Amino acid sequence: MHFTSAPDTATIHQLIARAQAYKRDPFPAEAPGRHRTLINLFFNPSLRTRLSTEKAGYQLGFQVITMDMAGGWQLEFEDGAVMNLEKAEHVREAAGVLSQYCDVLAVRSFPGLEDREADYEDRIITAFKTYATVPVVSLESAIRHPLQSLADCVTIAEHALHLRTRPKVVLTWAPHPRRLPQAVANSFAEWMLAWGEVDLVIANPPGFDLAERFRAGTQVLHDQREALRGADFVYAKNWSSYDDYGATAELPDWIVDEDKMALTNNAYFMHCLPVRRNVVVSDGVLNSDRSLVLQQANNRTWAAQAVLGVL
Ligand SMILES: NCCC[C@H](NC(=O)CCC(=O)O)C(=O)O
Ligand SMILES: NC(=O)OP(=O)(O)O
Repeated sequence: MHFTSAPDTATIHQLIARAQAYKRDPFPAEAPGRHRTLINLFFNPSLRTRLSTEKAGYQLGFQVITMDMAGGWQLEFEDGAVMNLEKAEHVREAAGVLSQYCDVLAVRSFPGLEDREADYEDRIITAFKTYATVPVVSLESAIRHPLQSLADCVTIAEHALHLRTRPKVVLTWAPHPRRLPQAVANSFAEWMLAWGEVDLVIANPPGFDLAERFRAGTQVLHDQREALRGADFVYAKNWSSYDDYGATAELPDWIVDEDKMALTNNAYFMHCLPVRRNVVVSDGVLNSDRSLVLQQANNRTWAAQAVLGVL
């Protein structure tokens, strides 16, 4: 059993309930990780995912080993490759070896944002699932970030209790100086839809629609102000274009600021972090008591425990 997308291990309601139980009681008496090893592999930087997953592993009783793959051999992922260039080791051997050292293998690997087909086949996480003989957990793959989305569901559940109607959640594109993956936005849309407890609206500029498979069933608006009207939760995130793959655009007007938040139903503000202040979101919004960014990061630990505890 792997955990790489929304419905992999249990229903979202079950996962949220388990995360909330760990939040109340982080150290289960039965310690599901006892005498087991968790290896975390990072092909890209991380602060939250690395530390919350390590913490979750320790609290469940796992031995935790984290490896920054910048310190390992460069891996080849293509089958049949003639490996006479810089890549020293094939994922077949690497995954096979790692499976003998651990009971759960967690992997972070961002997309290259050059070859859409390769990225959307999610080749790296798929190769680990194919060649590892232990459960594989996504710590953000080319196209999804499921532990983030689970933590986001927990955060919304915790703050939606007072609402009398289904919460309106707006996922809005926001400006950024770099080309970023679509993974966080894809996953967020996927989980909100699968969870079924909120009305999701996606706001993005023309040319930045998410892939059909992730936005299907969701209202997409190209007018940010119209989308934000009456929102209960505003989730900001930049992503590069799917249609003109990996392209970005300079649209500073898409920043989430106090003026935009005034259009909402006194909405909470959410972002997965790290966030560029006064580019993605204004200081005023991020510093306000409606900002949930630290609660989201906190919930990463309980989300990771909910998943690791049953693998
Ligand atoms: N893990 C959460 C987000 C990770 C990544 N963000 C970034 O790379 C931001 C880097 C910067 O701001 O330079 C993303 O968008 O998928
Ligand atoms: N939100 C998140 O995944 O943060 P890191 O990239 O720091 O792990």
